Amino acid sequence: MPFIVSKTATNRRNEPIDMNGDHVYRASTTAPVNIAVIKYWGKRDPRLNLPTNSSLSVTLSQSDLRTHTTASCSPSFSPPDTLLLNAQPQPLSDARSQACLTSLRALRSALESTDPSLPPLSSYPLRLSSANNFPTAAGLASSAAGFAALVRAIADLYQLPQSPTELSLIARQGSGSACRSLLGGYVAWDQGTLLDGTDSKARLVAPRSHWPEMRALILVVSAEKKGVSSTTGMQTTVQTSPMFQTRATQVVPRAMREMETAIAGKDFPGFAKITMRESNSFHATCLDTDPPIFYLNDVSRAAIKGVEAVNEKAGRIAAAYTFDAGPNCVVYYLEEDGDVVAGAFKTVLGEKEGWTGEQGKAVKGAEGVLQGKVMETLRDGVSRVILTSVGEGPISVGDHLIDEKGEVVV
Ligand SMILES: Nc1ncnc2c1ncn2[C@@H]1O[C@H](COP(=O)(O)OP(=O)(O)OP(=O)(O)O)[C@@H](O)[C@H]1O
Ligand SMILES: C[C@@](O)(CCOP(=O)(O)OP(=O)(O)O)CC(=O)O
Repeated sequence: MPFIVSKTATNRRNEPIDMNGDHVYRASTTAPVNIAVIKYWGKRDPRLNLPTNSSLSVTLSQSDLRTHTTASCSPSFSPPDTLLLNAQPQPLSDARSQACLTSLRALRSALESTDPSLPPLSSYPLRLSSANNFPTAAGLASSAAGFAALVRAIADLYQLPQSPTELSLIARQGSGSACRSLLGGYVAWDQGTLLDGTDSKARLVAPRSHWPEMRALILVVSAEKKGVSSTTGMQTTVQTSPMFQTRATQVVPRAMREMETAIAGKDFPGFAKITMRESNSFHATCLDTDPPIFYLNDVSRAAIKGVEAVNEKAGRIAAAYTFDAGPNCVVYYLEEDGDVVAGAFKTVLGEKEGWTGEQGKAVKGAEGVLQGKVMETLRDGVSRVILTSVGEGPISVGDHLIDEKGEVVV
């Protein structure tokens, strides 16, 4: 089951409105980050957020990285709808947020028209509050977790019967990669062929339980807001990169097939080879864009060399690197290789934040794997590490960021 239904009294169906009519309805969720191993890069329809290729990601554990969102509504709230992100007002008037809110309201309104005893929540202003426990807009997929949480929390508030896959159609309109964060484990986003985008949605490739040993070590190179946003970058690539067509029509479809086979067979070397090749193909396409887009920097390249050194020392492929639209490196490996992979990085980066939790303490250092320039560049350029693993999809929680009076809890 992808999420647990909250048992809070404010989140039950057919709940009567208070006598004074100012009841505050609330629902809260946490949602995960996902890091793609087959990258989404290119839109065939920017308005509906339809991609030029399918993609596939690993959902990461919410024990380490998560967005927590509370959705509330009340007849006592004044319009317009509002969102606080990390306690700062965040616009909701943009087309993407509006697409999500309009779709969710339409589904609630359809429910209300079939059952007049339901309170007319679709007509009440929404008050949303959200918190990311990691840097926003710094290449750590905050938009994915953020829109997944927003959609899931409002769907719970509205008691919508739609499945996570159906809700992924809505989250996709907020941010493409968000559609994959509606599900846990190993998740594909099928590009679809229909013009209205109704077949462009998330699909479960395998649940977390199929291959729970997958681990991720994130080397946070820069927690700064990035230069070229994914949205702008991918549009420039579609318009100007001569390599782009081949990637979208040949390279990625083959990688998708191979990746699904690797995941089904729990074939880590296969998974790792495709992951690294795919990341390189995506960044090559960025470099092939006019003007070129550079997401990787010297520290990213040192991380690639570091992963190569780990694999050479192991005499097999024990680790895979991948980079999104930024310099941060995500290293995938299996639990059994924790000392071989994370240990090599811990020896060099042991002083950085991120090793003090139970997972970090359990890693034994591996001396001498990373040396010379690679070691120095990583030491200078990595600000912190995050140790995490494959995880579950959104979880409904009873811990609200908005109190029963509609006030934001700080
Ligand atoms: N918790 C949230 N709730 C709603 N919207 C959010 C939330 N977190 C982030 N966002 C939205 O996502 C935007 C950041 O998206 P952006 O793609 O620039 O960065 P990122 O997702 O962190 O990086 P990347 O997509 O490269 O991994 C924020 O400016 C905000 O609009
Ligand atoms: C490199 C990527 O992380 C790009 C993510 O792009 P976004 O989902 O952030 O883009 P928009 O749909 O414009 O919001 C690859 C991926 O996650 O698949």
